Amino acid sequence: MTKIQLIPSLRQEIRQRIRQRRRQLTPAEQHLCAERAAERMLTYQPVVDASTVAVFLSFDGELDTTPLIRALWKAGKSVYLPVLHPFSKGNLLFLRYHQNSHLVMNRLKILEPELDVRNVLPLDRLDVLIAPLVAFDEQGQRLGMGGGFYDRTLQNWQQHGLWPVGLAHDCQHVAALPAEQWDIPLPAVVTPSRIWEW
Ligand SMILES: Nc1nc2c(c(=O)[nH]1)N(C=O)[C@@H](CNc1ccc(C(=O)N[C@@H](CCC(=O)O)C(=O)O)cc1)CN2
Ligand SMILES: Nc1ncnc2c1ncn2[C@@H]1O[C@H](COP(=O)(O)OP(=O)(O)OP(=O)(O)O)[C@@H](O)[C@H]1O
Repeated sequence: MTKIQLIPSLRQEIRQRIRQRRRQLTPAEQHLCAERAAERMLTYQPVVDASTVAVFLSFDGELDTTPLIRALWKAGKSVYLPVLHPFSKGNLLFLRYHQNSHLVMNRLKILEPELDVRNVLPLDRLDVLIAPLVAFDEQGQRLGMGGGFYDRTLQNWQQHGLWPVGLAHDCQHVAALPAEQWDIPLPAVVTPSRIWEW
């Protein structure tokens, strides 16, 4: 019983600390990091080979994906964004994102494309999923915002033939995260300064 209560609180503490750390980056640092990470992501082989790539729209000090999305469009990739599933709680849908897509604010205060089933891409047809995260560790374990959205999406990712890669600031790296049984480790994380691979 004690373990059930202690582990989540440690995860919560790490979440708060790292979220604060990334929010403290200056606009100039954020700008430079975003450019460098976009350049690096475009050289990452699974992305070079991909036709369909899911990204996310940044908030809360996350690495700004604006330059990355522009670069993906320019390279001719189809770009998708996560949308909170309207009925299936804790699940995400991935919708096509064009230059002129209509965006709406969701209940978690993140912009997402307006739901239109014609724009939904099944996971089986997604080549690369660029995942947001709050913290990642030496082994590729990932800690997110706490909704379990990406843990659910990444369940059995190998069977979908999709390749996940985290995107984060260098300051989001920690030595070790307390893992839960549902946590799905990432095979790679791109930061402004390097590509981590496991
Ligand atoms: N950019 C981005 N998009 C994403 C994610 C993410 O981590 N980053 N997600 C990754 O899973 C999903 C959203 N997950 C989230 C989970 C919890 C909270 C959250 O607790 N937000 C507020 C409180 C909510 C409120 O104001 O009602 C907070 O900042 O504390 C936000 C997003 C899907 N889209
Ligand atoms: N595959 C799953 N199936 C059902 N519930 C899950 C699954 N993965 C996670 N959950 C539930 O989601 C909740 C949040 O999980 P966790 O704190 O690990 O999220 P996170 O990794 O921080 O968030 P996210 O993946 O959205 O970025 C937990 O209570 C967990 O029970």
